[in-house]
Amino acid sequence: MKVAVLGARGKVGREICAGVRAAEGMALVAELDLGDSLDDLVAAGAEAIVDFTHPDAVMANLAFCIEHGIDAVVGTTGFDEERLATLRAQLGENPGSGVLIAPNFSIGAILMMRFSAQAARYFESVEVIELHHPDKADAPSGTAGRTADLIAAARREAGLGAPPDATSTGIEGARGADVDGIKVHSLRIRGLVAHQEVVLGGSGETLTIRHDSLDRVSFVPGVLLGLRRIGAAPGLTVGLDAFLDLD
Ligand SMILES: NC(=O)C1=CN([C@@H]2O[C@H](COP(=O)(O)OP(=O)(O)OC[C@H]3O[C@@H](n4cnc5c(N)ncnc54)[C@H](OP(=O)(O)O)[C@@H]3O)[C@@H](O)[C@H]2O)C=CC1
Ligand SMILES: O=C(O)C1=N[C@H](C(=O)O)C[C@H](O)C1
Repeated sequence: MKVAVLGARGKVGREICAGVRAAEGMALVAELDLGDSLDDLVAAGAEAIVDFTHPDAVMANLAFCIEHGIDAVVGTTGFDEERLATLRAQLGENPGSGVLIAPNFSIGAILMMRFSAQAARYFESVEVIELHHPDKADAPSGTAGRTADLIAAARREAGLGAPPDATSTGIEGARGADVDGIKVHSLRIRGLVAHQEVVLGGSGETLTIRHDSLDRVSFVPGVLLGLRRIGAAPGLTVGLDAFLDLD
């Protein structure tokens, strides 16, 4: 499989390039970064791309790939329902491509999200704390947004209302961001990579579910799995769970 990496000089892109070079059955045919032309993908004969660029850049990259029948495995964050709808429409007009959007490619983070959704129905309180390096462009993280959505859906299904919170006065922002009714707190700390805690609480007990990406190599196996599976998955896939046998 001929693979190109977009964002190849970035923190994650560098690790993905190394992973693709070492992977059996894959050839790294192009390494693009800011300022390079997307036409290089066609010239290199890329069959699939991996995108770890920037939320402001990724939609144009994907429009080009979909138009040219190139599959895409996307780690870049910033996908809301409006962006996903745009991609579905573009893929509907060009059914030759597959696009996988995954807010987190590490297996530990995927399990952390799943365990959090499983636990959510049993606890009155729940909040999400995500901790990242201070060079991160977006807050809250894509992973935290997805976790909050999954927890909110599980609580709705279980008939739970809003988590209890008597706060009526104080400094704006002190209680974090509201994502689908779930509080999310974003820390930006030099020395960290990517970490998240989900803190749940009920009568006389708490449960904390924590995941730590200590090194960006944690994202590589998931991306390689996505590349191996995307050719047989036309259209839009959200979350690497779709390609994992977790049940
Ligand atoms: N899904 C997942 O598992 C993970 C997702 N991410 C996400 O991936 C994205 C990248 O993260 P990270 O590697 O830390 O960021 P970096 O800033 O280290 O890397 C991004 C790279 O992309 C380059 N770039 C920017 N715009 C373009 C463009 N239009 N075309 C090609 N290259 C471009 C940047 O260049 P320059 O520096 O010159 O601007 C930079 O080299 C973020 O959205 C992050 O949240 C990160 C880790 C895991
Ligand atoms: O920017 C990062 O570093 C990360 N971004 C992704 C996110 O926003 O969830 C995945 C991981 O948390 C690392």
